[in-house]
Formats: sequence, structure tokens, C-alpha cells
Amino acid sequence: MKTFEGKLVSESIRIGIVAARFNEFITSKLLSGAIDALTRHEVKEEDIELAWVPGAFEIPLLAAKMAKSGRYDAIICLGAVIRGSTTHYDYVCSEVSKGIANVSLSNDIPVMFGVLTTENIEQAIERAGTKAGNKGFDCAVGAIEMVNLIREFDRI
Ligand SMILES: Nc1c(NC[C@H](O)[C@H](O)[C@H](O)CO)[nH]c(=O)[nH]c1=O
Ligand SMILES: CC(=O)[C@@H](O)COP(=O)(O)O
Repeated sequence: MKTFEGKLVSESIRIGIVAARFNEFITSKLLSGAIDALTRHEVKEEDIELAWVPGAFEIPLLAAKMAKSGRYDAIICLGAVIRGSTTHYDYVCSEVSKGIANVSLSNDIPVMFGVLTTENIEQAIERAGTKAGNKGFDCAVGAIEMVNLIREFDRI
């Protein structure tokens, strides 16, 4: 049975990161986790570029610009959307998730969804480097895997 899988070796992988400043206490830790994962898997620092946006709602636009630039093999989107007292949370989460998926499919490039969508700050803290791991780290590993998987698949 022919099986394709993305290995975690990183021959010259170029990564774009889009991070939201909103809830920076959380997103900065997601970013640290992502960069830690990338450098541990030997992605060169000069092959990592970062764009800060005001909030998660703005992530898809910068992700689209990065995707269309042709300068990256994968894009990692990082944010933290934490429910407040209105329905704003629902609209932000919906548009960010749809927007990121659309950028990936319409530009044929891995765009990793590293946007926390949580009911409260505690849940976000747990997923930004404490007891539930670091979603930024996880997304970075996934980005490397996807790039290598696609390279292997396209070689056939
Ligand atoms: N409440 C959160 C936001 N809100 C801001 C929006 O993302 C956007 O920047 C604003 O509506 C202007 O377009 N953003 C987050 O990233 N996280 C939140 O919890
Ligand atoms: C996710 C949000 O936009 C939310 O944090 C905003 O808070 P609120 O709904 O109380 O205005």
C-alpha cells in the first residue's frame, strides 16, 4: 500500500507567521512556542518572517498576502479569541476560521490554524504553554509535516 507522510526534517523550509496582538499575553507565548518548534527542527531563523496584526479578525488578510507573495512554504496563524459578554466572539471566531481555511485552499499552501478560541482566559493559558501544551508549537510541527508531505506527494 503506497503511503505518503510528511517527515519532520526541514530542508530549506520558509515560514510566514501572522500573530494577533489582541491578548498579547497569550499570543506572545504561542509565538515563542512556534519559533521554538521551528528552530528545534532546524528551520533557519532567516527563513522565518513575522507579521503582527491588531486582532484575530485581521489574520486572514495578512495570511493571504503572505500566501500570494510566493515567499513561503507554509504560514502559521496565531491568535487568542476569548469570549466576552457579547456575541462578538462568535463572529470573530467564525470569520477567522473560515478566512484561514479559504486562504489555504485558494492559494494551495498550508495555513495552520493556531488561533485559540476559548471560553475564558484560563483555557487560553492552559493552551499557551502550560498543562494543555502550546498550540503554537503544535502548529509549527504541523507546518513542517505538511510542507514535507506536499513535497513528497508532488514528487510522484
Ligand atoms: N475580542 C478579541 C478580538 N477582537 C478584535 C478583532 O479581532 C478585530 O481586531 C477588531 O474587531 C477590529 O477589526 N481579537 C482577538 O484576537 N481576540 C479577542 O478576544
Ligand atoms: C472575542 C471578542 O471580541 C470579545 O472578547 C469582546 O468582548 P465583549 O464581547 O465583552 O465586547
